[in-house]
Amino acid sequence: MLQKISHFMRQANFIDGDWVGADSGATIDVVNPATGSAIGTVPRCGEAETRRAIEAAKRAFHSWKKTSADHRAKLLRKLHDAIMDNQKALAELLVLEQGKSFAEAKGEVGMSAAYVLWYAEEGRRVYGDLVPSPWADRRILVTREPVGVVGAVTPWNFPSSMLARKLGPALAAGCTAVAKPASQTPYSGLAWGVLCEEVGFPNGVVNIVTGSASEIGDELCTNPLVRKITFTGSTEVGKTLIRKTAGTVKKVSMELGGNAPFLVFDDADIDRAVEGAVAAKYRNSGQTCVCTNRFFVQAGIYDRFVERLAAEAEKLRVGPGMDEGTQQGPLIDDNAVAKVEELIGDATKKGGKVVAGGARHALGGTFFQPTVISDATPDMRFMQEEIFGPVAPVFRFETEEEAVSLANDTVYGLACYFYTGDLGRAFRVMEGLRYGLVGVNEGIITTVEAPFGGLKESGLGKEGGHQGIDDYLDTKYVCIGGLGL
Ligand SMILES: NC(=O)C1=CN([C@@H]2O[C@H](COP(=O)(O)OP(=O)(O)OC[C@H]3O[C@@H](n4cnc5c(N)ncnc54)[C@H](OP(=O)(O)O)[C@@H]3O)[C@@H](O)[C@H]2O)C=CC1
Ligand SMILES: O=C(O)[C@H](O)CS(=O)(=O)O
Repeated sequence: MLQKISHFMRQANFIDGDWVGADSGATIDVVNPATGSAIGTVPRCGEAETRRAIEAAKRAFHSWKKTSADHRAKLLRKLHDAIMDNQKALAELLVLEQGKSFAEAKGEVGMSAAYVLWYAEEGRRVYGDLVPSPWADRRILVTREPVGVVGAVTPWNFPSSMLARKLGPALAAGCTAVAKPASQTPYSGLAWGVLCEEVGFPNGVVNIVTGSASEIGDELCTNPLVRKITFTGSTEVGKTLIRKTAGTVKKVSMELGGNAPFLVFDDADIDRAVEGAVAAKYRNSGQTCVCTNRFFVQAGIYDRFVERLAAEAEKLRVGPGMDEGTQQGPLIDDNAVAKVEELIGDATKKGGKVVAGGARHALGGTFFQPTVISDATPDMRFMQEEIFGPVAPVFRFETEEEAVSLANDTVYGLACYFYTGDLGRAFRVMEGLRYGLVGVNEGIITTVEAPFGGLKESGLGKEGGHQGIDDYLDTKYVCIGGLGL
């Protein structure tokens, strides 16, 4: 049934099928990044509420794990349909709290539904093995079982789809969950509580708590009833969670920070490269972990590429997400703007030239001009630091070896992109780059069918693809004797 945004905007937490406030009554203000005005509040929950949510998830797990994969798939398909029926209202809620353009918000909600549908089916293909036994009188089985209660922590930049690619496989596998959305964008996460309740998931299967990140996080990481933590966010916080889960040896999936290189070789199709560059850089105003952080362009095509990219950047429509035609919304907050300004200042001090944008937008607030900086050099901070904003530094290179070496010179290893018309070069570079995701002549590559996840300090585990459900399953070996065979 079609609902309005107010139906999904819950100022309460969803625990064991009930909508509740914090024990203390404390709340957190939620702000519209496009205007700086308050949208509403959510409960400031902590350790005690989180513990109750974990205990509810544990109780629910005993029966949820016994449902058939087909039964779980039917519920997940109903959830998919409910999301798509309400795509407009859910996208409006996403724009309100996160600021992205309505077009991108609709895309994110659609991606959320796609993850749910994908895992509805993947859950029905969790196969085991009947292994040829080395003993004539025994039989060997290998089964895969849901890990149990899952703790999920998600970021503000994709508050719906990041939750979808955790809850989708978790529920399909037979796990139950306690999810903590980012405090800056809690409503899209709480909307999952509304949807799951209305679709008919049993009480306690899905719980959504908001509040003190450290208190909720500590309880999720240390409570022995939680058997897995799945996190999307900064590498710094990811390392904290890995340390804290060590005490109870939980499974962890980590989707962390990135520092994506984008290589353009002299033999590239420049029109295609510029189109891919704009998409890979300015999506969500540059606030994605797979956004290009460093452009490396070969000397023969450098000047033309910089000129074309600058021209395209200056065409981008900056404005509030619900305004017709908006392509670039505001940054999430003042800290994000300050970081971007710091990195631009560092680059210009070291010889970088601003050839497009470079300053706060005339709209004020946290709106920022899509920016291009030429003559970037490896001593500049954004060579190693994630920008997480609409700034495109363009470095020059001479040889293929130099480009691959520069691209790999980072602790991160999430996404990378390169453009070439030479098939041999494509294989050499694809095999030389140390990244989990590679776009060859493509700037937007995320899809539910493919495993998303980084190497090195960009994370552990995969989300999406058939791989994405593996981390929610334990493998059990069974040896059966006494059969009188
Ligand atoms: N690899 C990937 O797929 C993605 C990676 N990222 C990365 O995330 C960063 C930006 O997102 P951002 O939300 O700022 O990242 P943060 O890591 O700051 O926050 C992510 C989530 O972690 C929570 N959190 C913060 N501290 C703790 C803690 N001590 N214990 C438990 N939870 C905690 C936050 O809660 P609260 O909001 O209450 O502080 C939020 O829900 C960038 O580095 C980006 O690259 C983002 C998206 C995708
Ligand atoms: O949060 C992110 O940055 C997402 O992982 C990017 S994507 O999955 O939408 O490409």
